[in-house]
Amino acid sequence: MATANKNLSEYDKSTLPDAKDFKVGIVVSEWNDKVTNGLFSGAKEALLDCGMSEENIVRWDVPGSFELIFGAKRMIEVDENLDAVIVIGCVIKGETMHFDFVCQGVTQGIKDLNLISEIPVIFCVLTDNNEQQSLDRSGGVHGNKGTEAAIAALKMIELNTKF
Ligand SMILES: Nc1c(NC[C@H](O)[C@H](O)[C@H](O)CO)[nH]c(=O)[nH]c1=O
Ligand SMILES: CC(=O)[C@@H](O)COP(=O)(O)O
Repeated sequence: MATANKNLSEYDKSTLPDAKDFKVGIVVSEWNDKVTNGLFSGAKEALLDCGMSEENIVRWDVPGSFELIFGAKRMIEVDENLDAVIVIGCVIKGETMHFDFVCQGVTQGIKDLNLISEIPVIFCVLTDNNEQQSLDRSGGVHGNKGTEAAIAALKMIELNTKF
């Protein structure tokens, strides 16, 4: 199902755990910061709506999406009380192949982090053809992928604490 057929901001609180005792780190890329700050707002609002306390939402900023990998790895190393990390970025296609390599690099890097980490690392990185697509997915017509990422984080924390 494409995003066009699913609003990214929709969720059913009754299906989610109470987040009052959870702690989540959010690493935010500064590239396309109008979009990444919109994604962060969506994620934060959803986490607060599900009961998380504001002091348990830790934000770090990094220069670009490629640095999300090291930022998430380092955040996990320095804060053993985190239950999940969300990485937020926005990669928009330009004139060259750099878009392809950044997207692939970040995707593979976050995938690798999930293989070695004890907590889930949620992939909230837009990889769009133009800025309008990014605006549409960070609080626009298609909702907010940051909200979707927060919900995914809560569901994965619940799964991870079952075993
Ligand atoms: N073009 C975009 C970038 N490029 C920068 C890289 O992410 C990285 O910071 C640089 O290569 C230094 O390592 N980053 C984005 O997040 N979005 C873009 O559209
Ligand atoms: C994803 C990028 O790095 C890209 O936006 C940079 O633009 P360009 O390919 O025109 O250098």
